[in-house]
Amino acid sequence: MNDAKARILALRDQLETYNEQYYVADAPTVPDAEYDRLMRELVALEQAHPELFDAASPSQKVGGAPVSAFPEVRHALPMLSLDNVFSEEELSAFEKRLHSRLGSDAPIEFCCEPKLDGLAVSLLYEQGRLVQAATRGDGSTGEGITENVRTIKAIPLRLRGDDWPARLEVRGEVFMPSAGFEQMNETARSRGDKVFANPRNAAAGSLRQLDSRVTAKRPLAFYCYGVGLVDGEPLGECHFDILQRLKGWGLPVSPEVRRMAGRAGCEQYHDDILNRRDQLPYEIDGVVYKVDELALQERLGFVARAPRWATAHKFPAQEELTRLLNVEFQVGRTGAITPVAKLEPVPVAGVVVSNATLHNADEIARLGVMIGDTVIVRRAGDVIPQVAAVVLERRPEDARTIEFPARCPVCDSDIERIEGEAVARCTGGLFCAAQRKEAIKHFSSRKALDIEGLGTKIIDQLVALELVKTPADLFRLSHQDLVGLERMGDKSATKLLASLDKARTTTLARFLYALGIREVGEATANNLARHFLTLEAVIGADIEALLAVSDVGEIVAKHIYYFFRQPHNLEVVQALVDAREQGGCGLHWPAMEPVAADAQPLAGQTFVLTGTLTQLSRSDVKSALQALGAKVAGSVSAKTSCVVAGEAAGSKLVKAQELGIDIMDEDALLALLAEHS
Ligand SMILES: NC(=O)c1ccc[n+]([C@@H]2O[C@H](COP(=O)([O-])OP(=O)(O)OC[C@H]3O[C@@H](n4cnc5c(N)ncnc54)[C@H](O)[C@@H]3O)[C@@H](O)[C@H]2O)c1
Ligand SMILES: [Zn+2]
Repeated sequence: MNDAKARILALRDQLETYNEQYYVADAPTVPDAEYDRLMRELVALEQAHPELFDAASPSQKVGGAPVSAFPEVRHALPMLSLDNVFSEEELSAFEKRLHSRLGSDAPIEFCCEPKLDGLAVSLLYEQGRLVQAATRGDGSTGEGITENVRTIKAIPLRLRGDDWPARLEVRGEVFMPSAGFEQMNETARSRGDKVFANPRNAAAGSLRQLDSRVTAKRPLAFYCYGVGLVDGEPLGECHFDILQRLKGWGLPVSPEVRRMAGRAGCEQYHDDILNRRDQLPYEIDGVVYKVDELALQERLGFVARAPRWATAHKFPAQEELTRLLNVEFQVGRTGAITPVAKLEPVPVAGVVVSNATLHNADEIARLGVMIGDTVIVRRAGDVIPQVAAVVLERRPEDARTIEFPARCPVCDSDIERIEGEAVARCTGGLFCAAQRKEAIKHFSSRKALDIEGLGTKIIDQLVALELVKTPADLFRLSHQDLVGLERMGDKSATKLLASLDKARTTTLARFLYALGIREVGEATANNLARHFLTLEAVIGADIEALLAVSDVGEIVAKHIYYFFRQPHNLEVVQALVDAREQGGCGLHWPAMEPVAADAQPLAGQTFVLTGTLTQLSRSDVKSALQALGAKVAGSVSAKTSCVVAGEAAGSKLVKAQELGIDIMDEDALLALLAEHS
């Protein structure tokens, strides 16, 4: 057997396997670009060796065999594929072939359409009603998926008007718009369910469901791009006009369809759509040019798997194969640790990609990816490139497991991953260089230390010039440091120093809030201060002690606990509160008195707030009740002492009535608060 023959047989075999995975299982293992390369190689070899022709070669066939779970539907006219061109030269050759077959150089009009990336369906309307829907299948026999298609809102069950033929077969593409796809995957990811690799697979997988209730929940859309068998008179003389008639009957047609003249017109259309590719609400893998006049289409005819009168002009692929060289861990501005794939550079959709996100540890586990693997990288729209899948059959022997670090690569603090949360985070918020800017902005914000005159632009400069690395450095700034900054005159520098000085006198609650511990908002900071009275006590508290504070749950307790276990955070806190004579920043606050029992008249009681309060904000009421020793809970139970029902109170009020719990309106609440003030 010679080399060419061996290669042809190997390619046919390989492509057959890929077809099965793609068309039958809706689960391709290689990107389309790889499939297309192999197919082109096969076609070229078969052309060079006509003696090896085989009608059963994948190059001669359409799609894949229909699955027996669905009823068979025979297509009255075969549903074919499309030939494709990848460059201007190939487009020019396509036009030349048309001219020579038609025996004329007269310019040809084309109907230009986006090439939607979904799957082809045939819709049969009888007397204007949808009676049958089928997939393309192998081109001559498809799968009956009528019930599923009925759930797609874009597809009319009845046609508008009355001038439609008694029997009309419409063809078009079912696809999943990008937003719906991203959202569906996001939900699946958060539940640990299966994630689809791309919108095409998602559309195919959703449509070929045995239970149409599943299909109904999927965000599928549809555009039609042609007709099959039609009773009676043809619907028009040109393809473009036929699409307009379909539109008139309520069938969706892409608003991007245009009639253009000659190759130049096609190129113009191609460039325009390619420029806008990322802004379109759905994915396309190219554009399609169809000879517009039906009489010319008929003269041109078909080859085995595609019409001669149309071609797809493919766009640069959005998925490519490359190798995962390494994984680095990036620390975001709020401490989130993101694994970033370092890839062998590869062009994807027109841009060389060498980094891609791996999201988080769950995603790495879901992909089962290892360093050294061949992976499919996907770059679509404005979304950052992602590793979509691993080509397991190409895993090298020396592939390495990806180790998630235990310490922050930037500041060496512990990495914390709270149960039930996908994201791992650096706990060195006060010190970590990656989180510096955010930490300082939060520290100086109004509800924290309220440092007037320290705006975002100034913080950016202070951080960039490394004048400030932690909040403690703010208090070490000199007049000279400040006047060197952009937009900072002598006067504003003096003012800023004065407001820094003023900020030295604060409260324990504000100070705790200013530290920027995850999920410790104003209310929690208040509760911590009131409960522990001193900073030392908060720092020393273990998880159990923290859980005793009102409104502090397991997760918040852990965030606080880990925060104060990081030596670097503690260094900064210490520097902030050390006396100035000892080189510290000298932050201080009035000592807190333990609240006497009689100052807590509501101790031991649990309140629930429901409905709209008109005179006080919910958070003010909450703080006021807490100050009197009450707990404020989110739901009504037998343990609830009293429900405060504002306007339009709903189910919580009903429940309180059922349980016979005391109910108080807003006026009564105000009276209660006034009594104890
Ligand atoms: N990754 C894999 O393993 C794998 C396997 C098989 C096929 N594939 C991909 O599928 C392609 C071949 O599939 P194909 O035979 O469906 O051909 P195709 O997708 O290249 O073109 C034909 C199809 O385009 C669609 N289409 C979208 N817009 C259209 C429009 N305006 N007018 C007409 N048709 C339109 C129709 O569904 C039609 O059936 C390959 O090029 C490859 O990219 C990939
Ligand atoms: Zn860090």
